[in-house]
Amino acid sequence: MNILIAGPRGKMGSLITRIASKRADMKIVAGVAPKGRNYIGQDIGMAVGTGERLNAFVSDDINSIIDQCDVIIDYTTTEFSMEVMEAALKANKAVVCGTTGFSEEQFCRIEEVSKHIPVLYAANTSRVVNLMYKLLELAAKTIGNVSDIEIIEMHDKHKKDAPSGTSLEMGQVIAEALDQELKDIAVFGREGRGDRVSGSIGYHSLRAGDISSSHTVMFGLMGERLEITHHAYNWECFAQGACEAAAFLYCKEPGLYTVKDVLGIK
Ligand SMILES: NC(=O)C1=CN([C@@H]2O[C@H](COP(=O)(O)OP(=O)(O)OC[C@H]3O[C@@H](n4cnc5c(N)ncnc54)[C@H](O)[C@@H]3O)[C@@H](O)[C@H]2O)C=CC1
Ligand SMILES: O=C(O)C1=N[C@H](C(=O)O)C[C@H](O)C1
Repeated sequence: MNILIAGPRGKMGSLITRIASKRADMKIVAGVAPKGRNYIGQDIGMAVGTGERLNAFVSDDINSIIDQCDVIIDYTTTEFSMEVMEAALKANKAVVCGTTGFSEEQFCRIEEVSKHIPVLYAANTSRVVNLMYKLLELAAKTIGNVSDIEIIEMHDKHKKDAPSGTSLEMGQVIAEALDQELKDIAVFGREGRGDRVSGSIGYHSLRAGDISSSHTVMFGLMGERLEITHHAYNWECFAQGACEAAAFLYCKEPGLYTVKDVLGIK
C-alpha cells in the first residue's frame, strides 16, 4: 500500500517513516511538511535521516501529492490534522490520525468525515495501552463505585496538550463502565484545594525533560489501593502501532475505526 506521511520530521513522523520504509507491505510515496522548511523538495529518507533515499519527496502542499497514496498517517497538530482530514475527504483516501488535543467540535467533524472515508483515530496506538483500557474497564466495573479514581500522566516538556489524549480515553473507558458521562465527573487539577469530590475522576498532568509517556490510574480505597500503569521508554511502540493501523485500514469501508478493531478487542 502507498503511504503518505504527515509531518515526517516530527518525533512521531520520523519514527513512522523509518518503520514504514522497512515494511514489505508498504511504500512511502510522499511526505507533507509546513511551508518554508529547508527540506521541502528533498527525498523523505534524507529529510528524516534514515540514510537511504526512498524515492519519495516532501511537499508543502498535501493536495498536490495526495492522489499518489492509499493511506495517510498523520501525527501532527490539531490544526494541520483537520486540513489533512478535509484533503483526504476530497480525494477519497484513508487516514490514520494519532494527533491529540482536538476540541469537541473537531472530533464531531472527524466523525462526520468518517462516514465517507475510512478513518482510524487513536490517542494511543500502543497495543499494550489498548490492553490496559480493558483492564481499566474490569477494575472500574468491579471497584469503581467504591474507590477514588485518579489519573496521573507524565510526558516530555515539549508536549502541547494536557491532559494527554490517552488519559482522556482512559477516563472515557472508566466513565462508560460506571454508566457516567466523563464531562460530569472529570476534575482537572486540584491545586490549591485539599478536598476531593466524591465519585469524580481526578486528572494530574506532569511535564518534564524527555519523558516519553507514562499513565497511572489509581483506584484508592481505605487501607489499600490498586494502580494500573503503562510506561513507554520511547515512542517506538506508538509508531509501530501507527503502521499496524495503516495496514489494517487499507481497503476498508468508510467508518471510524480504533486500535481495538486492529487488535480484535471487544
Ligand atoms: N496516538 C499516539 O499513540 C501518539 C500520539 N502523539 C500525538 O501526535 C502528535 C505529534 O506529536 P510529536 O510527533 O511528538 O510532535 P512534533 O512536534 O515532534 O511533530 C509535529 C509535526 O507536525 C508537523 N506539522 C505541524 N504543522 C504542519 C503543517 N501545517 N503542515 C505539515 N506538517 C505540519 C511539524 O512540522 C512536525 O513535524 C501530538 O498531538 C501527540 O500528542 C504522540 C505520540 C503517540
Ligand atoms: O505526545 C506524546 O508523546 C504522546 N501523546 C499521546 C497522548 O496525548 O496521550 C500518546 C502518548 O502518551 C504519547
